[in-house]
Amino acid sequence: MLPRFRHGMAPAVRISRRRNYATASNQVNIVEVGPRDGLQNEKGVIPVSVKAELISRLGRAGVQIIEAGSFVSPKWVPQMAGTAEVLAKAERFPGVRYPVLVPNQKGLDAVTSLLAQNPASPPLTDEISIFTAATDAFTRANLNTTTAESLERLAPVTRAALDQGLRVRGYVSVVIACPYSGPVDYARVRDVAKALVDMGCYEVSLGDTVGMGTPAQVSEMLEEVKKSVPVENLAGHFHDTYGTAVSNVLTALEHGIRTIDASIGGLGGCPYSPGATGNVATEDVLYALQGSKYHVAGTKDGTIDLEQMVDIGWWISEQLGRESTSRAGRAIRARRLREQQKAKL
Ligand SMILES: CC(C)(COP(=O)([O-])OP(=O)([O-])OC[C@H]1O[C@@H](n2cnc3c(N)ncnc32)[C@H](O)[C@@H]1OP(=O)([O-])[O-])[C@@H](O)C(=O)NCCC(=O)NCCSC(=O)C[C@@](C)(O)CC(=O)[O-]
Repeated sequence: MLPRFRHGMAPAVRISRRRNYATASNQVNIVEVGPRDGLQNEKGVIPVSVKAELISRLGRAGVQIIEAGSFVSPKWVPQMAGTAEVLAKAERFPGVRYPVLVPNQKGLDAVTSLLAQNPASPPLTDEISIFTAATDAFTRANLNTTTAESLERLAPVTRAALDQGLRVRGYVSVVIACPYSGPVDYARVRDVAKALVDMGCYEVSLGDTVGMGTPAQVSEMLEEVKKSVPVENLAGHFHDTYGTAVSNVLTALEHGIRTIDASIGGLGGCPYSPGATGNVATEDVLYALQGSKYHVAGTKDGTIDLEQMVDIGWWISEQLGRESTSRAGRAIRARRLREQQKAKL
């Protein structure tokens, strides 16, 4: 049995904090997770200046929600150790939000003290993301506890965050398959997602952490979750290990989901999901939605600039000593090179 929560806030406050950002019916919000999910699994040390520059460039390209890092144990995820410095150093843009991942009270305390030390307006961050998983095996690997215990631990953290005016987003990992225990029971995904919403999360991001979900599986999973959680409170988070991530994004949109997590250059992966590749590349989502009934929201002329994102994808990949894995990013760059060569002739 998973615990049930009531966060007991005054209705007026609850409505504003639970606000979902997809206002127009076909407006799609991108949560850019590159600086967090994208970089957390990197082996080499990435300087704070590079992480901050990545966030600044994403802001310049029109990205309006940038997950900036994590306040987790540096023993568990060393790459996220400098998040406070990164947040303080990154260039900030009006209307852009910078959520950070928090696993426990210690993580929230770190956010609270960062905000107290940097009384900027707007604040360095106004949102935390908490996370758990649909299986005990994955939750043990990622949080050193069971799913039910993680929810028990996260409830007071969420209450404390809401009480200090922070928004709280939730993640459920391994919504299709678990690297440790195999196929996942979608009723369990539904119950964990509902527990997070009942706790006070304004949105729950459903993670195909392993990246092996097919559109048919994603569809079946969403049908189950929607029985208990309104689709306005759901987001999609698809890794691209088997090349189905863009299709899964489109499937989620057809189900009414309007917030999609994506990672610049297709960076990333959870350190506790062996063999999984990065998130769906933000460039690939932007390209796939061009000319469709969906409009991607952003701060650059109302959207996100695909050409600029392609440059950022290549820039950060080069910083990491590799090439961008975004299919659209590679194709657009190859097209540009062909055009440059033609212009020289
Ligand atoms: C939750 C714990 C800490 C439990 O880990 P634990 O070892 O049970 O915790 P503990 O309370 O015994 O603490 C161990 C040490 O960590 C310290 N510590 C404890 N908490 C913090 C903190 N917040 N910030 C900094 N330090 C902390 C604590 O002070 C102590 O230090 P020591 O006394 O040994 O020197 C650990 O399991 C952890 O940090 N896990 C995070 C793992 C993680 O970040 N995973 C990746 C993110 S999730 C993800 O990628 C999936 C997602 C969201 O993208 C969606 C998807 O794709 O599915």
